[in-house]
Amino acid sequence: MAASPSSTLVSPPRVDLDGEDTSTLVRGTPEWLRCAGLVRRALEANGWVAVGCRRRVPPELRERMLVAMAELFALPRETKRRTGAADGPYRAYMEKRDSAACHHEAFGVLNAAAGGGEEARAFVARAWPHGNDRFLETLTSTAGEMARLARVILAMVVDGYGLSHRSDEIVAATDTNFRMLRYHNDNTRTSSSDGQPAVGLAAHVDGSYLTVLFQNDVDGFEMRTGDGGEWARVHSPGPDSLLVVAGQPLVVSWSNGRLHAPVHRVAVGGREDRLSCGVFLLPRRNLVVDAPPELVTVDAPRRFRPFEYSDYLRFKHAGGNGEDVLDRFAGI
Ligand SMILES: O=C(O)CCC(=O)C(=O)O
Ligand SMILES: [Fe+2]
Repeated sequence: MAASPSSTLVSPPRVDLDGEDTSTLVRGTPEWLRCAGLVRRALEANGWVAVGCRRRVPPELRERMLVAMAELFALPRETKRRTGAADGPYRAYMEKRDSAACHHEAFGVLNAAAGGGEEARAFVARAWPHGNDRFLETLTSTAGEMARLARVILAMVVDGYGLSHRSDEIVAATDTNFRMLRYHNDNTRTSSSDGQPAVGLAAHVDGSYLTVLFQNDVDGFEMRTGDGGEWARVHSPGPDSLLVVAGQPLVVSWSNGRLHAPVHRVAVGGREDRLSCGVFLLPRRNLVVDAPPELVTVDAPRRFRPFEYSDYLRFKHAGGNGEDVLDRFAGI
């Protein structure tokens, strides 16, 4: 039987990070620790969670970012290609077709909002040589707020394992890649003529510590569930929440295999493009990714050998998008 687009709908568990209690995001308060526990448990169970963060990333800012992205993707192809800096995958512009029916394009800006937004400014200057202040402001605000949030969530995970004394050092040794994606279904159907789902981004696990995402109103994010490898379509967490997905370095280092990095993909049907953007929170390139002694016990022996993050990336980019990449690369 031909594969059909996934009909099962799943919703991520939700943790509200800007509820009534303003101490939610103050390190070490009971509310912080409560949220840290919820985030940790959600990432252990399924590797994903929706976080409510309307105050930090308000719907109005998201809307502006989506409009800005539409403007960026509408630039001529030659211009878009010019936006890529030549030093590695995180700053490249790429176009890719992972199935017959759908292709995607992606831009990456490394540490977009850091140090006064230097990288964002350089990116915008390559895209619009005469400048585009509105785009620049939207990019730095969105990437900056999402990067802050991603670091809050990483600190929560670390604190959630009782390692609060290490979280500042861990969070400081991270970079961010802000990615903007557009998926275009060339057939405007959910599946192509051979019955295969219109996969715009093939099944993969993330190589970040964690990824924080939002999208326009075109759904398409799918999670692989169960042992049989069935796909389930993720119900968009809505304008007040961002989707957080755990990646493999987090599984290794800050949980010693307790967390789960889920396999996911994007499949898009219909006429309208899917736009999404996200912050990929990355260990610094030369960081040694390893489980701390506190998480290695007789009952939970070390699961992975230590490795330099850049070596893992090289291995992954050479063809290891599947779930087994980590075990093949560093499993004990
Ligand atoms: O477009 C999306 O919503 C997901 C993108 C994604 O999974 C990725 O870039 O790793
Ligand atoms: Fe992903």
